[in-house]
Amino acid sequence: MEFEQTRLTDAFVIRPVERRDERGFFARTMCLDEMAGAGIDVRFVQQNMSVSNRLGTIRGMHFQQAPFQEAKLIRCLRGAIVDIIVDLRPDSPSYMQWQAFVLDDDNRQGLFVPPGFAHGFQTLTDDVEVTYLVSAPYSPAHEAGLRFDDPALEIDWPLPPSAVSDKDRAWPLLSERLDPPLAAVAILDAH
Ligand SMILES: Cc1cn([C@H]2C[C@H](O)[C@@H](COP(=O)(O)OP(=O)(O)O[C@H]3O[C@@H](C)C(=O)[C@@H](O)[C@H]3O)O2)c(=O)[nH]c1=O
Repeated sequence: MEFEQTRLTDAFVIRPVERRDERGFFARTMCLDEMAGAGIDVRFVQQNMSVSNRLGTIRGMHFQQAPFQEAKLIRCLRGAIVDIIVDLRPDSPSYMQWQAFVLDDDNRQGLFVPPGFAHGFQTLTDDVEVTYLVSAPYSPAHEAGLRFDDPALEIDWPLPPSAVSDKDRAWPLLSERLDPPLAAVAILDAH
């Protein structure tokens, strides 16, 4: 696996190293030892998949509050997505910055997102399958989110949104929280 540090502290693009022969190829997509070698200390507890039918679908921006903050390792197995992450850690050099990554069934790359980030994606094709490992169990009481169209974030989604859940349309704007944008501190720690 090859690790490329992103602009956001502690977040990495992970590229599989293909071992090819006449059958095709073999590659690791997650290896705790190799990740530790790259400075990533994580233990995954759950693997999820989602299938999105339509191009333009947005899921996000999601995170879990303490003590259920979670790291994620995301891959797109069918179709293509633009994956967006936002660093919500107040002590991070990249606090409140976001970055976009194209993950698809051609580049096969993974994105490692540390705890304390919000995460979401938009599908760039119909019929998209995404899979991701997470490091904390799902806790509905600790679910939280940022609005995908929050003007304080100015996320540059590539397509008009074609499908968004009611839950994701209802997250409060940063300007509606107590002390924006530093309210992200409270967002992460509240529970
Ligand atoms: C995340 C999750 C959801 N669910 C349930 C809740 C709900 O009934 C149904 C669909 O959940 P959601 O609408 O939250 O699904 P979705 O919008 O796809 O949520 C996911 O979005 C991406 C961007 C992420 O980063 C993930 O961590 C996760 O939050 O599945 C579980 O049972 N277990 C889980 O681990």
